[in-house]
Amino acid sequence: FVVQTITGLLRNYAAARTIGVPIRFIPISPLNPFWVLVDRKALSFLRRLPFLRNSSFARYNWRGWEVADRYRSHQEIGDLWVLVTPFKNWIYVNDPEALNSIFRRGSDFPRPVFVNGMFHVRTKAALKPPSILEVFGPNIATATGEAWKTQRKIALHCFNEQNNEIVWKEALTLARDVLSYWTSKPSINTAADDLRTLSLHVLSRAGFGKSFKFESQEDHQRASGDKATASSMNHKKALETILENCVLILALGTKFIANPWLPKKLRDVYAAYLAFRTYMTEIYEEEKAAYAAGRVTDSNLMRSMIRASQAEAVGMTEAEIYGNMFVFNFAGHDTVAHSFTFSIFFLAANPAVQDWLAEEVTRVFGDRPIEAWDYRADFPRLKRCLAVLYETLRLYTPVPAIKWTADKAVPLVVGGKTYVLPPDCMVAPSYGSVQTDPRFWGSDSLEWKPSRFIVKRNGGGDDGEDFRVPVRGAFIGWSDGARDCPGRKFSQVEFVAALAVLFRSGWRVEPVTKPGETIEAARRRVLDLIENDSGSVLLLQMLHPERAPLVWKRQ
Ligand code: HEM
Repeated sequence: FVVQTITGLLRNYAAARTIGVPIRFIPISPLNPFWVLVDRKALSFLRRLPFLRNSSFARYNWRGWEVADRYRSHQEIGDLWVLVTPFKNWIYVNDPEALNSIFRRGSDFPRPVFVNGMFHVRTKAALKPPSILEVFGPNIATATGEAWKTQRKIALHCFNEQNNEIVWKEALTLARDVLSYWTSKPSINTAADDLRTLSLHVLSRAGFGKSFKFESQEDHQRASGDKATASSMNHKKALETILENCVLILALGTKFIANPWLPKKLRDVYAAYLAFRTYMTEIYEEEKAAYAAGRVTDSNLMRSMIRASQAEAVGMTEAEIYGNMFVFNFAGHDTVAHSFTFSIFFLAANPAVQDWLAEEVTRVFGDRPIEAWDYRADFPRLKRCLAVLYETLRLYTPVPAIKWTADKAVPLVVGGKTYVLPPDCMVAPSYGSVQTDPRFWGSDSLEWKPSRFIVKRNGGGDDGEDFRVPVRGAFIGWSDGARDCPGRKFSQVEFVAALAVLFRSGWRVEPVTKPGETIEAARRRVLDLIENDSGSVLLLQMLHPERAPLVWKRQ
């Protein structure tokens, strides 16, 4: 291990030097799965040693340092620098034009598909993704080359306006139920779980055409005592179980969880896997028959994907359709839920922003009942609601968009100078930095301030306000270019619809104060919780939102 580390560092240092930019070293690869498990704890101890306190090891050798560091390293070192590690070189870029170029040049900077969330697997042939992400079949997130192109084309066709309309309607209904549950309680410490349920149920409706009524955590726990088998489990429970246990399935693989001697929880997950696969097969056969008979069906993602695959000369295979449905659910579940949780806590700490938001919701909907809210007419007018999502993603992007130089050296212009990046380097656009750099966001760049995304207009429009589109490359919350997030609009519609419902009828959210604590101090405590108790699990998230219970009060 030691020999491998030293030779790796020397090899990578030699490559890094050819770029001609500042270099920092860390002795343990950020892709080392064992280190990932202990890094924070180990470093909190090691930082006490005087000779390590100010070292690159203490500063950069833990998962999530980018978020804590924000733009500071770039300010100190420059817009381009290299972190040499024993496995790969990580090139950090903080120049919007250069970032834009990286995202546009998909073949020069492909996605390193061998990195998947926290399951960083080092494969011999680096290009081959770990098959565990393909639990239900090959998919857009792990595919490369022609296979990816075909899947991507069909996927984009499915994330269409008809589907967004479904997302809108479902999010409105679910958010109304969530609000009525939250406002029936003297305080809630389940906001994150409830928002996860909301996101999961929207996916179920827009993905598969199945609506579920919102269930609080109490209802959920009551229901989960029942014994599950593949034949007794309905698709609702199966989908819930799978999405809630994605990480477990990815980590252990379906072959392993098929073992009958495993604990009940794992047997239930396997039963869910079987039930869900059977369910997808049924829809597949049904939709194929509907297509052949010329019958029009619902525009949910699964049905659209089957239809598009039938219509295209080169469509997706059955396995690819199942694989993609799984990945859409996987990619669209916690991303939205975590962003929503951050937003609700930011709002609880910022009452003025809630008033500002409610003003827009009242202006757009007046007294119209939720049933009359119209996606096509109303969604584009909810710019402040959208600004809340952008502002949250700016500071707390759940997924970093990491690229790679693969097998060739590639030129990159940064600040007017051309650098040649060696092969096999990770190119981390350092989302924590470009999205907070005061040069692009002003001196208050570290503050959560959604109004920065709104620009006043002279005349025109119903409200004299426009959404301020960020400088290209300075905001990469949904990534950009060929391999950006196909669920961008889906997530925007879901978030905006739900947020509008929460603030439509005079309700405001605030932290529950502790004995002797003022409300101002409680708000500061919430901001502190966001800043100091967030971290990367699979995605970047608030680690213990339940530690700050919230209360909804009518104004
Ligand atoms: C706030 C919510 C969301 C955020 C911040 C987000 C962010 C991202 C980012 C940054 C990527 C690129 C990752 C990379 O380059 O490695 C990505 C890819 C992807 N996202 Fe999202 N996403 C969100 C919601 C969704 C939703 C709702 C869906 C589907 C329903 C979805 C489906 C996907 C898929 C399938 C990919 C892979 C695309 C490809 O490889 O071509 N995302 N997302």
